[in-house]
Amino acid sequence: MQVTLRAAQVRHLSAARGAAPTLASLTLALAPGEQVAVIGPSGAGKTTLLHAMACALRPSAGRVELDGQDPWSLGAAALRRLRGRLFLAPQVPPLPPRQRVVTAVLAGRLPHTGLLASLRSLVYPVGIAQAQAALARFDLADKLFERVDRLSGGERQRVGLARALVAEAGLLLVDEPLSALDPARAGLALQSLSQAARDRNATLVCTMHDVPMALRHFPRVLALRDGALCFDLPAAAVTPERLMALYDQHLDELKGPVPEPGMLPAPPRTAPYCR
Ligand SMILES: Nc1ncnc2c1ncn2[C@@H]1O[C@H](COP(=O)(O)OP(=O)(O)OP(=O)(O)O)[C@@H](O)[C@H]1O
Repeated sequence: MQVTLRAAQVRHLSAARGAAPTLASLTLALAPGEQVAVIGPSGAGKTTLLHAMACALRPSAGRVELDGQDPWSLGAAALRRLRGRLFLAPQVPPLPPRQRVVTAVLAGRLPHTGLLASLRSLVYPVGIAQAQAALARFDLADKLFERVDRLSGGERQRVGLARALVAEAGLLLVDEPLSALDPARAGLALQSLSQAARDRNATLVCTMHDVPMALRHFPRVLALRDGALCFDLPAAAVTPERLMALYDQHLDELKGPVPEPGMLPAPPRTAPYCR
């Protein structure tokens, strides 16, 4: 799916009156099948950007377009169909307690399933082999019939990611997929997501706190700070200097080796910080 932002500005409904917009006039374009990491310090607007792309937050100015369509100009049924073509994986997957893993994974297909078939699948899951294959990609095949409330945090997170693999979506929006995973599982999870997206030519956008991992696994990196796009570069062009400027007062959030601050010019205090 093609994703285009044209000077898109997003304000949260519950934001304080007069507060600056969370996303300030973002312009960018993602081609179908592109794989992109979104990095930036905490509070930069990464999750908000995913929600805007997922048609969960309406821009207060500018436009977000999916495959050339402005979702907010569509009628309710067309908007529902468009939302059914994308998959948003939140940081903490909403898994009802007592639900079986197989049911939780197959819930990823619900937007493409009729109401009756959806209800029936709660009792008689259809597509068990597909769920098992998706779980195997996250080293969880043995948990197929386990209850989700008996899983560890990392296992629950991987169940949420396995959902993305069964969703028939052309746009996968994944919010910080690695927060509860150890390094080996994190690498496996990104490879699986990336391969699944490639297999169906889906566009993949992941917010990432682990910057070295983002640079290793994604060809293109969007960097946000204070709701603005600091840079949009091929991973190979992201230098330690750019990362230092991006994270500036938040260097503790930047994992991996960082150059000595004294070796680099101090970044300017006013926007644009990072260009
Ligand atoms: N529901 C909301 N209502 C009002 N303000 C919000 C809401 N959600 C987020 N914000 C604000 O928007 C800004 C960006 O939040 P967002 O969650 O997009 O950042 P982030 O880069 O994903 O952060 P993190 O890395 O900590 O997850 C923050 O200042 C936050 O306080």
